[in-house]
Amino acid sequence: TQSTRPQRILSAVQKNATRGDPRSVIRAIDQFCSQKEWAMNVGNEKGCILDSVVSEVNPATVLELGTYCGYSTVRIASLLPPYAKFITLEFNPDFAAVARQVIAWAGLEDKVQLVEGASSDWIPKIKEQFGIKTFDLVFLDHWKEHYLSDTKLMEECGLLRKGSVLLADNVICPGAPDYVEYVRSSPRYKSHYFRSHLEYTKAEDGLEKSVFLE
Ligand SMILES: CCCNc1ncnc2c1ncn2[C@@H]1O[C@H](/C=C/CNC(=O)c2cc(-c3ccc(F)cc3)cc(O)c2O)[C@@H](O)[C@H]1O
Ligand SMILES: [Mg+2]
Repeated sequence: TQSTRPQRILSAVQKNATRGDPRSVIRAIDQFCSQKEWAMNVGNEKGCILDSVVSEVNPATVLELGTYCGYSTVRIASLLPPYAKFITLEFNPDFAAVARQVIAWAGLEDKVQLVEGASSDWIPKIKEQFGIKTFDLVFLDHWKEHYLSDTKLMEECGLLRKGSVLLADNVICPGAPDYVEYVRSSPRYKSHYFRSHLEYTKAEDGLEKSVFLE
């Protein structure tokens, strides 16, 4: 049977990256996706912005919405302090299976908890299931029409505290207009747009960093 794109990405990692070396895993995926097949990883240009925000926040608790193949999961996990708790939510079992193997190849399986399921189902259960009070950092990279509803759900579930940072991919392309309008107009957020390019292309895209104020 035909392989899927995520399976081909995993094969490229297993072929070209060194076990236990997260940077070589990131490089292998970026090389594959720029030379062979485009895929919706955050990519290296926006990935460097992601890295700088993770390093600046130095989070003890992180939530990622939309694991896909685990590219940004590996970038984030490789920068976390040893005590950090990192949960990534992925509701497609095939993508989750690939992501687990990519994360394991990078040697980061002990730093990340990949939870299979939908964000809307899991966000209300995170406090009790994982003993997490609030998130210092949330990376949004799942279905763009769910960015806003999931952000409001996180607010309602008390998962954000004064200073929590939301970092959202794809502000321009594909775009998340209702989310961007919300975080830029709400007095409860201080937002900043990091202009960049769509992964592996010359098209404009960027990340929106929003700090929760209350
Ligand atoms: C209940 C549904 C919402 N909750 C969810 N909970 C858990 N996982 C969820 C999820 N939604 C989606 N996912 C997963 O996130 C991933 C989805 C990501 C969606 N991303 C995009 O559409 C995207 C798309 C582009 C893109 C840009 C230009 C273009 F021409 C074509 C595509 C670029 C990106 O960087 C993107 O992130 C998948 O792995 C999916 O299974
Ligand atoms: Mg994205």
